[in-house]
Amino acid sequence: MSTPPPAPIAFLKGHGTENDFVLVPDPDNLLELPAAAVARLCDRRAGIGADGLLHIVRSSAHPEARAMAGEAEWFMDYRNADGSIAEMCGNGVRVFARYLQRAGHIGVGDLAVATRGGVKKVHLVKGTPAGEGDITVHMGRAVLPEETVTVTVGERAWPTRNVNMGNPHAVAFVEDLDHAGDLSTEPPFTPSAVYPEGVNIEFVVDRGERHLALRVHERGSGETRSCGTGACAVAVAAARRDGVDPAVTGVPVTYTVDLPGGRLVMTEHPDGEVDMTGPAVIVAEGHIEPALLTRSETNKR
Ligand SMILES: N[C@@H](CCC[C@H](N)C(=O)O)C(=O)O
Repeated sequence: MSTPPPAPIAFLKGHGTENDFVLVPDPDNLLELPAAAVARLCDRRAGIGADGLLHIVRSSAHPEARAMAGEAEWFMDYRNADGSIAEMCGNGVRVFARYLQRAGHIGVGDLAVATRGGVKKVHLVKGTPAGEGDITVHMGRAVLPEETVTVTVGERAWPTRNVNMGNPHAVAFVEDLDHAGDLSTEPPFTPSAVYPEGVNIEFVVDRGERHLALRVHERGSGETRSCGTGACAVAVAAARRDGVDPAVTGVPVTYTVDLPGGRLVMTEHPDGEVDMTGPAVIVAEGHIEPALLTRSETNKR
């Protein structure tokens, strides 16, 4: 009797301001998802294609999230397109919540999601399960480390303001977004020892009062069309630059940030909490051939 072939694995595809993700629901954490398998799934030619992968697991079933299970039923096990692990993904959390709503695990209202960057509270307004209605994520407090780095593109160099939103960001205010050049590879930064594991780098211009635009190189994914934690980092950096740090003024401040893939709105409160609001859409669902997760051979020459 021959062994039946392994069952296909369900996936969905979604995006938040065109930061796109493969979603893999695996409530009991039964799937093996090594970095190479994630990179194959995120490959835009040989796989499904995405900036990152959202492995959707019950917190109680994942060793990195078990301690948060009392607070948050679901864990966002986030991976970058190259298979590396990241602590947080702002656009990913909204898409993750949209999936839970679509799958009937939650309704409208508030939800807590466990991430490697801590538990994030998410607020869903009434909308369609596929994607209407913005989602607000309480992203927590930014940490602003003392050290800065200098980012270089060609002849130009900018000192950055470093902001940690659970994951690391280096924010450079520039005159023109074209000055960021080709962001498919990480622009060099010094001293490199500040970020031995790499950093997300945002290039930012002003568009008006409390209105910014950015391009981003994401650690582990290259240039993406949006980065939620990046937009939060940029809003926090701009509030210090503009002298409207809410911890000092006692007044919340809101920045609108335009990204190549859409718009996000961030409010920082006097207690340091940052809220991010934006869309989240599910666009497709299907099945992964199990061989894609285990295949090791390549016919590339
Ligand atoms: N696109 C994300 C950030 C994903 C993680 C990042 N590349 C990292 O390695 O820290 C977002 O929307 O925040």
